[in-house]
Amino acid sequence: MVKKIAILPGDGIGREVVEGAVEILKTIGHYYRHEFDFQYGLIGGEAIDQCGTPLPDETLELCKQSDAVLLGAVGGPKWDQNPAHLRPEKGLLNIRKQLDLFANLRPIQAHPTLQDTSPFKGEHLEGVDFLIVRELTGGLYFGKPSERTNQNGEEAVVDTLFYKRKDIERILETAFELARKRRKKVTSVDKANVLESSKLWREVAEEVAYRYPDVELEHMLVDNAAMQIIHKPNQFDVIVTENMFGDILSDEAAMLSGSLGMLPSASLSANGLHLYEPVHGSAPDIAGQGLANPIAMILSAAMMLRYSFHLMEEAGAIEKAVKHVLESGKRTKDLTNHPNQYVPTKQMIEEIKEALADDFAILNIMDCYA
Ligand SMILES: NC(=O)c1ccc[n+]([C@@H]2O[C@H](COP(=O)([O-])OP(=O)(O)OC[C@H]3O[C@@H](n4cnc5c(N)ncnc54)[C@H](O)[C@@H]3O)[C@@H](O)[C@H]2O)c1
Ligand SMILES: CC(C)[C@H](C(=O)O)[C@@H](O)C(=O)O
Ligand SMILES: [Mg+2]
Repeated sequence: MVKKIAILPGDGIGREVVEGAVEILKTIGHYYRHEFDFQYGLIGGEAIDQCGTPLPDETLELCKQSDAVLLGAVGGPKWDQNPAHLRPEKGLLNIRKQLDLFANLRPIQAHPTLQDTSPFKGEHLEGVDFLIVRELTGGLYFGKPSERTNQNGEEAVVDTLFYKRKDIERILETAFELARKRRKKVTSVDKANVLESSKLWREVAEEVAYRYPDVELEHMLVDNAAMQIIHKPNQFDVIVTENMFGDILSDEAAMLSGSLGMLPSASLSANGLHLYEPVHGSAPDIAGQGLANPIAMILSAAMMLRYSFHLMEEAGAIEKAVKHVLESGKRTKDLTNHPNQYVPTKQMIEEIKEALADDFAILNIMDCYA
């Protein structure tokens, strides 16, 4: 059956890395005989320029009629001074809300071969393999509309951190389900010593944990969690947390994997239509120069094969090809400290395609002798 994939490249390096993911998916389709139908849509700054809105109705419709969505990144200095409703990031927040993509999975794995650019070395990275489960459709990002006011002649602002109990419950359940398939430990990260929302979060975490007696629950305050991720990263299995804490902690944790350009993500809904995007943004500082690392986007495509299409072997083949290329010493600029020893984005994509072809050929030979 044809699998319909909505492709939303967005802005900056989003466009460069999305092309990499599409190339890799075409290669997978070729070897494993799957038909992928790629339909392109506008989002972010480009959509503002062409349609006057960061999330056109046609894009939303395209996504709803697809089996999965791949998104590059949005944003850039060109639109930084726009009013809030005409910011590229608004398109991203809207698509998450409209498709009810409440569970954002951000897997953190250390690659011992990538120590060049990581501040962490050797045994510090051993066994580092955890999953950040970030709530994605609530919290400060979606509270009452932000407000600039005037209090007794002084400029003032309000942002509101808002959660309903059922929204906290469903993200915690998701985390416990995922932990059950992993090492059975959930670290719930909050700021319960200050925030009312975190107090409710903690209560709900305890209630949900009661239903998962085989999974260990620990609570950790977010400031301590930020330190522990650096101090002893292999203590974590599943970290579950609210929207903004998850945003910040995942960029921090990205450095355990060598670069922000390595970190993929899956944004899951309850209705089966999921979106996949790298954790990084549009990186205006390197856009258009062939310096973007396409691996986060390509690994996001692998997550799509796994979570949306249940193509486990194919997803594994992509992850293995990426590993082989890294082991062979090929690096994009973010992954090396040697100023002249790196490959441009397009070549990295070619290397991964070649590694896929090689691995597939070996599999075929083994099949012949089986
Ligand atoms: N999901 C998204 O679309 C998303 C996520 C984060 C930021 N943004 C937007 O992107 C714009 C830039 O934000 P920022 O600079 O704070 O964050 P960013 O993630 O775009 O970049 C942060 C730093 O990491 C580097 N980097 C990021 N991805 C890389 C990759 N694949 N390969 C190599 N280096 C990479 C960049 O060059 C930059 O130095 C802003 O408009 C922001 O709102 C969008
Ligand atoms: C661009 C921004 C709104 C977004 C977020 O904070 O969710 C980004 O940082 C991310 O991590 O996807
Ligand atoms: Mg972020």
